[in-house]
Amino acid sequence: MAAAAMPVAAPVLSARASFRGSSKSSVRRSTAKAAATTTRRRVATATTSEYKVAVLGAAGGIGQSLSLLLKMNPMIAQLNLYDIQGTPGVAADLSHTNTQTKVTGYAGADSLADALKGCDLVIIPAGVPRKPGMTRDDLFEINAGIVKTLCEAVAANCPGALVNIISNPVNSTVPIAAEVFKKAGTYDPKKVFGVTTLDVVRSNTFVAEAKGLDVNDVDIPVVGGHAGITILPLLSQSYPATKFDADELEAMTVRIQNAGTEVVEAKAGAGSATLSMAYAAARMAEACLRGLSGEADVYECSYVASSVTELPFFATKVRLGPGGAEEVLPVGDLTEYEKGWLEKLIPELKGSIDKGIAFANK
Ligand SMILES: NC(=O)c1ccc[n+]([C@@H]2O[C@H](COP(=O)([O-])OP(=O)(O)OC[C@H]3O[C@@H](n4cnc5c(N)ncnc54)[C@H](O)[C@@H]3O)[C@@H](O)[C@H]2O)c1
Ligand SMILES: O=C(O)C[C@H](O)C(=O)O
Repeated sequence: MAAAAMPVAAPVLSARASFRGSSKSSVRRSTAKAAATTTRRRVATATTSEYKVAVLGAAGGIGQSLSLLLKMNPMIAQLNLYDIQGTPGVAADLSHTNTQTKVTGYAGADSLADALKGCDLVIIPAGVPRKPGMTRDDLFEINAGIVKTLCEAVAANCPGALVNIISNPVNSTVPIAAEVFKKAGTYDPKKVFGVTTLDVVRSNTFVAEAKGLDVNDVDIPVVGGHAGITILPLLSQSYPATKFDADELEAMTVRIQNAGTEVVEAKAGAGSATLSMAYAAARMAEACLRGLSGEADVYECSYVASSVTELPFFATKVRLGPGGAEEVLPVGDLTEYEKGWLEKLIPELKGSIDKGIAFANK
């Protein structure tokens, strides 16, 4: 008896659809009301695999789950998995999944250049995660050097690639990456992204739960940076419009700011968010590739080079296109409550940015 055909396309496409962030309908609102946008599912438009993507730190907690999700993305023709160890096994395992993406493992510093050559998008989750009691800045000492070295290799081997930086402290590692690329003469501010998508994913989830909304239809812009009080969810710009009394607003804002710590404490020494981060990074990667492919009106919040505030880097919603972050949107109308948080976060974020720049130039 002939074997039944496997229904490959449907599950892959439905998985992809769930990553989708802000779309066309949201952007009309966005133009009308700065960064206030909504999330809408759309039918997948890309049917051909054309992109080459590298994950640096691919054998780690985020790296492995993220690589699985990327292996399911029909836009990715080739997935290169780099780590200091363990990637041949991860690649062999993933290569047995019946999706069209080809996957290759690269282990050890000698293979880094090969892993990067020809890549359109490089995603960096390499580095150590927090343990209970630590701040993200406590990771600086180890992760700053890792990100610097990896970005030097990106500059040498795929200088035109978009770079998605996940390694913490993102508030400092993104400025480090920018300085490395400046020194190499390859810096394009539109191509370096701090991945803050998890803050949006969390905000959408928590607000949908609290207000009994369909989580697929909720969109909360999150601005600032990615650590503690530098994470500023703009609940006044939530879609659909949602009312919070003063206590609810404070509790929701603080929960979103501390959500990473919530996971670190629940994991009790075994690391920080990996699965939700992989999900969020896959969503950001897909948005970057949709932008590269020329799809119109692709938006995500991201920590990028910015002139929205007096700081050189700041997270707001950005429009992704063939050149990367084609447009960095303003924060939009803020309430007095949000203005208060913005005032508090600016000096802290400035300190993290300055620290990253000083490290890269020492
Ligand atoms: N941006 C965010 O929202 C966000 C969310 C969660 C975690 N993170 C950060 O992501 C990073 C990784 O977290 P994780 O849970 O996957 O950690 P992990 O320890 O599970 O994995 C990290 C991986 O990086 C690899 N690595 C270390 N040095 C490397 C180098 N020089 N080159 C290549 N690979 C190297 C390790 O071998 C390991 O496989 C941490 O810094 C964490 O704080 C960021
Ligand atoms: O909290 C962490 O250390 C990891 C990450 O930044 C997160 O927000 O989950």
